[in-house]
Amino acid sequence: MTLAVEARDLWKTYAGGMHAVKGINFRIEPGELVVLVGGSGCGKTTTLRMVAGLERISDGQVLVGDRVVNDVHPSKRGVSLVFQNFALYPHKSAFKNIAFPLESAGVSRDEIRRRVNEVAEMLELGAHLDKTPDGLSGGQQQRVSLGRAIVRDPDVLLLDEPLSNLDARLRVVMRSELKRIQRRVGSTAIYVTHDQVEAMTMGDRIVVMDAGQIAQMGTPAQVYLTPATLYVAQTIGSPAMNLFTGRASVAADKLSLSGQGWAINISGDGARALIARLPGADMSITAGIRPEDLDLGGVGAALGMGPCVTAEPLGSETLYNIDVSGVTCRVLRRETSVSMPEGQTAPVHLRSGARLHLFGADGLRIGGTVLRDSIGHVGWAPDESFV
Ligand SMILES: Nc1ncnc2c1ncn2[C@@H]1O[C@H](COP(=O)(O)OP(=O)(O)OP(=O)(O)O)[C@@H](O)[C@H]1O
Repeated sequence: MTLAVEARDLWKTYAGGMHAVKGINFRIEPGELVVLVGGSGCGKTTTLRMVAGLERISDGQVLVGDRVVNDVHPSKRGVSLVFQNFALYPHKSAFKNIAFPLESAGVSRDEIRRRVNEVAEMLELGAHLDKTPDGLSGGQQQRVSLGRAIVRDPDVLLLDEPLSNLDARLRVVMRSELKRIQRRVGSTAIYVTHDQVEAMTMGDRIVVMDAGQIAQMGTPAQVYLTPATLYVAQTIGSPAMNLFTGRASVAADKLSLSGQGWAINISGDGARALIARLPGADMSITAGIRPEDLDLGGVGAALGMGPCVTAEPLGSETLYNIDVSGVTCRVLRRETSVSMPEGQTAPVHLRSGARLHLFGADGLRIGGTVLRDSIGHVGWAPDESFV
């Protein structure tokens, strides 16, 4: 059976009064894979452990299906956990490791054999069932650990940084494999990671946590295109979004944004939509623009200029770091032949289709606008995609 998981005003206060989780609410739909992401210490693991029943809930409720499980023993919640360090029994074979939860539950030998073989086939471990963990590769060990978690058909699969001990290549392979297996098993899954690429690629939805609270919950596209706070803007996306601090001032139906060494003038529908959301005619703001929305030169709106500090070839793209009056501005260009030498002064422009994100002094999103650049004419349209 596939069940929803809910947190209702969930709190965790550790001894000494440290609030690790501060009244969070979420609902994860049956069969959905939701990723909890955020910086170190933001409360991801604590949240997961409260759902698992490994950490006492200080206040609020956890529901699996329509049952409040606060006082239900971990083994009776229908949840299975996969940790980052695999935690396999070193002297047991892969078969015995996967079979362990079934043996503990008193399942018959024939049934154990049938279930383990079924899971091993799904995880492509059939040829390795007799080996002990030291004879298995990292990816195979992780699959055994996953096999142990899914062999009892859990309603809910909880994964705490399950790929962090694997090398870069294997992580990429296991990302899609894990998602495929979760889909096939049909469990509702909560996946904890600090890796935003994992969050973006694996999550049906993402929960971005910040200091024990939920900064934003949404699809990867929603979180990427309309970050709700500065923290989300900085956490999701690689290379990270450029943030320029300065002031916004309104004159008639035009909006001028400017700070040290940079300025953007916004007019048209995009300006009107933003002005309607601004609390005043002159205020401190932060403007955010993703590196792929910027270019060196070009016909789009100019932002500022400065010397190219470093050029980092990333393969199909090059990341340029331009020093705009002391602020490093990241520009991502998809080019192989034309390159900007380090030290040369470069003008930074917004590309056609660039999204400008505006945040208030409180760090909350005010709104966004999209640059529509048709030959010789720069226009701004409201960015209402997900707002
Ligand atoms: N047993 C504990 N006693 C006291 N404080 C704790 C305990 N466990 C965690 N914390 C604190 O609670 C906060 C949240 O910790 P948690 O492990 O949930 O964060 P996290 O987001 O998973 O971080 P990381 O990515 O570093 O694992 C941190 O400040 C941490 O120091």
